[in-house]
Amino acid sequence: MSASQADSAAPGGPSPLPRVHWLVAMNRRNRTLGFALLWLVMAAQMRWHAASGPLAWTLLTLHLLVLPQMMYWRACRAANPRETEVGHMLLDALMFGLWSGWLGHPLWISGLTLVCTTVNLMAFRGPPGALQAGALYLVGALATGFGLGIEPVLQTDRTATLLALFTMEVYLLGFAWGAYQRSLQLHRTRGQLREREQDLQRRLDEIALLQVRLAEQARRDPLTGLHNRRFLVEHLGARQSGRPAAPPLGVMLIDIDHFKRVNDSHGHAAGDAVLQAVARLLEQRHGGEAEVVCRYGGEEFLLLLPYRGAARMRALAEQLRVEAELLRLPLGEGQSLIGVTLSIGWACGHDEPFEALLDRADRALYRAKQGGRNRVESGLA
Ligand SMILES: Nc1nc2c(ncn2[C@@H]2O[C@H](COP(=O)(O)OP(=O)(O)OP(=O)(O)O)[C@@H](O)[C@H]2O)c(=O)[nH]1
Repeated sequence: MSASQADSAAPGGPSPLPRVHWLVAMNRRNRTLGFALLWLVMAAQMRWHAASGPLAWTLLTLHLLVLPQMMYWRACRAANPRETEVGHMLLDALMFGLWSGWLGHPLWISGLTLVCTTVNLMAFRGPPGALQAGALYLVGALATGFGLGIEPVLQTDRTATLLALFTMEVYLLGFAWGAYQRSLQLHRTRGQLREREQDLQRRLDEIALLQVRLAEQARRDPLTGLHNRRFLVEHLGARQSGRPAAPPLGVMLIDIDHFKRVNDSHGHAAGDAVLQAVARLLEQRHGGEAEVVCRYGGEEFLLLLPYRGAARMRALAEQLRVEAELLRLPLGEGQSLIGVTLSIGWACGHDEPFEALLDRADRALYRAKQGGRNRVESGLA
């Protein structure tokens, strides 16, 4: 179990393990391998260094082999692992500056450590990061140089040089590998995002279509498929909007005669079939663009027609009445046929609001019923 996993284990039961920040994981890998190689590079150089005693060897080992693990442990627990790691990288720069100065600035070792630390910071903080790392490196290098009075030797041991070159190659390959992995991951993530976006768009389109269908359904009578009263109200509102006067209009109210008897004698299903047949007839005759056929109540229908004059309105109503009278609806296999009659009241006008026309048509319908049914009556103004 890693340090971070151990840290996350809640008392009394398992809890989801927090993921180690990718930068922390990458730095641990790079430091563990890179610093081990650097230990070899430094050790090769220190063999000839006059001041190399047990303390120097211990410090070198602690810095390059132990400190990377402590940094990882600390970064895993940090509230902001990325910033903590950047801090660690800056510390790396200072420490390598100190080592470089203490060793007398051997060129290959100084170059290697300076390049690695500044490139690291450049990748995570841009030019300011690289400048910071370079400055800290310089501070370390000068502090040991001037502080301890160490003369710059500049020469690098041959083995140390070869190891430094090898370390540089390993470091650069590791860095490039990390960048390659990140770009692959980015590519995959972009692909997934594109797919999700397309999926989302598909769902939005479906929802929009569903909304249109629902809105349409809410304006239709489910039994006959005709428009309902809600549609009529909206239609009249849209028709009237922006107009100072009421548009010329014809209104027809149509009621099936003695419909209750159909239900009572033949059953509710037969009643439904009659309603559907009458609706079909009205739709066939008045389903045009400028006309509205609407189920207005139980067995009552309303037609909204363009103004065509009283004579034409009467003729249209009469035609509907006759055609309905001729309808014969089979009740089922081998059973009798039902016939229906309609009572119709109509009204039309130029500057009259719909409500006034409806009222006249309603009174005309009442007269048609009173007059014996199967009749057409006009609601004269
Ligand atoms: N089958 C069926 N019946 C309906 C529906 N809506 C309303 N009704 C019936 O329609 C009948 C209307 O009856 P009434 O208002 O008495 O009218 P009527 O029998 O047609 O008599 P008049 O209009 O005076 O000729 C009632 O029995 C309602 O139950 C429906 O969707 N399906």
